[in-house]
Amino acid sequence: MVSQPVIGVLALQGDVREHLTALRSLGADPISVRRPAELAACDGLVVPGGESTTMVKLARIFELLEPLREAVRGGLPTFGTCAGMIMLADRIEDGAVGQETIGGLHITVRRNAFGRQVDSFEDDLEVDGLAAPVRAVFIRAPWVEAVADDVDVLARVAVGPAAGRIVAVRQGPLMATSFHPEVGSDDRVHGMFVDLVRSA
Ligand SMILES: NC(=O)CC[C@H](N)C(=O)O
Repeated sequence: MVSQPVIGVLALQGDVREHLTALRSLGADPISVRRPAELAACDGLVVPGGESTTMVKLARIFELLEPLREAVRGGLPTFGTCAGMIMLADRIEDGAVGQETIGGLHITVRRNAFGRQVDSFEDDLEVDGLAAPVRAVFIRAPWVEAVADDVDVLARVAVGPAAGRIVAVRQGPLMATSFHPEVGSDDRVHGMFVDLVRSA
């Protein structure tokens, strides 16, 4: 067990700094990842929110896409939030034409699933493993359309037209949320991931 694990945040695009701050406050040693050598130094990785189509293009340009795929396949604990959830998904509905992902998480995500009417919203979510609900912030978020048998559902939307939709999952060392746990001061979801990295 590594007590101060090195946790990378993929820093090609998106809200990197908020994740670095949350991870640091939980006692991890966070680093920005833009190169394969930085990725290789990580005990765990966060793929942040942002724009998945841009992020995957930049990952190719920075020659990180294949190393990321190998790392995830090789069991690197990885946590994707929002666009990061899309990046980890094996399949995308409503993706851009030919949109690639890192993959590894046996789910189908629907991109921009909540639609224009509710581009962004907040919900108090019961998350499996946490005692009290999480105030979850959704920003042009995906939801999980389908999961394989080896994927645990950690949270579903509680109310409104999307009630019942899956918005947090775990599969072995992989975790993903549709929402942005790095927004605000509640670091319990990051805490779940840091625990996962520590126990890996
Ligand atoms: N906040 C986000 O990460 C939005 C994700 C974005 N809609 C995408 O498709 O990548």
